[in-house]
Formats: sequence, structure tokens, C-alpha cells
Amino acid sequence: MTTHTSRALVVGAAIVDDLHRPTTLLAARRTEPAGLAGGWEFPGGKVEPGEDPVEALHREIAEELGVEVRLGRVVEGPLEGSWPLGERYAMTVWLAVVTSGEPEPLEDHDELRVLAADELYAVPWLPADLPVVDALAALMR
Ligand SMILES: Nc1nc2c([nH]c(=O)n2[C@H]2C[C@H](O)[C@@H](COP(=O)(O)OP(=O)(O)OP(=O)(O)O)O2)c(=O)[nH]1
Repeated sequence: MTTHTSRALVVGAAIVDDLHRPTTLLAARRTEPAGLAGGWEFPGGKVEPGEDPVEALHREIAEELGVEVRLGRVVEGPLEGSWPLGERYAMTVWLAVVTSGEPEPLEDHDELRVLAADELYAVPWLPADLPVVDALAALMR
């Protein structure tokens, strides 16, 4: 059996307009690697050894988008709150709002889109992200 602890942890931000009543979601288009390029995802990345997951997320968001965020609640997935990404990774996703700066695709992405609730599926999400988008869609209803 594959367990949560056998997977490397990835952290992601569901950047919304309002932590309590979200009506929009930021999606980012990956540039690498070739197999994932062009797919849309949650900004974020791998937690480094010894790094706190929340600190890792703030670091990744600053590097990738050049902004500071405030985190809200975790978008609960099926693996101890996280979401499976294939066999090797599990991703914990937090709701987040931007508190400083304007998101730009500085690193790892070449385009950002702010999707309204009725456009959540307008971009080709990485396949593993679709269940997370479903959970966010339910939150926005
Ligand atoms: N960041 C992120 N990664 C995702 C998502 N969905 C998904 O399948 N992945 C996959 C892609 C990668 O295989 C893995 C996360 O790696 P990453 O490439 O974002 O991590 P990183 O920025 O720390 O990368 P690196 O330093 O190792 O290059 O999870 C998502 O929504 N956000």
C-alpha cells in the first residue's frame, strides 16, 4: 500500500480573492519539465528537507509569483488532508490571498490566469489537480 509518508510533500496555494467567500482562483501555466509544460497548476513546489511546509509555501510563492500571501484553511484531500500527485508526491493545498504585490509569472510559469467560478475548467489543469479544482468549485458554489 502506498502511504502518505512514502510520498514527498508538495505544497500549493489556491490563491483566491476572499478566504471566506472565494469567487476567483489563480491558475499558473507550467514551463517545465517537457512532460508537464503547458499544464495549469497551483503555484508551489516541493518542501525541502527540514523545511516547514508553510514556510516552504511562502518561499515558493515569493519565488514564483513575487508576492506575499496570507493563508487560510487547507483544502482537505483524501491522504491525511493532502492530494495524491501520481505515486511519488502528495500535495497539501491552502487557500491564500495576496497581501502584498501583484502576481507575475517570474519563475516556472509563463502565464497566470484569474479564473471566475464559472471558468474553473477553462484551462487544461495537470490531471492530478482536477480533484482539487473540484473541491474548490464546491467551495465556490
Ligand atoms: N507545484 C505544483 N506541482 C504540481 C501540481 N500538480 C502536480 O501534479 N504537480 C507535480 C509536478 C511536480 O512533479 C511536483 C512538484 O514539483 P515542482 O516542480 O512544482 O516543485 P519545485 O518547484 O520544488 O521543483 P524543483 O525545485 O524540484 O525543480 O508535483 C501543482 O498544482 N502544483
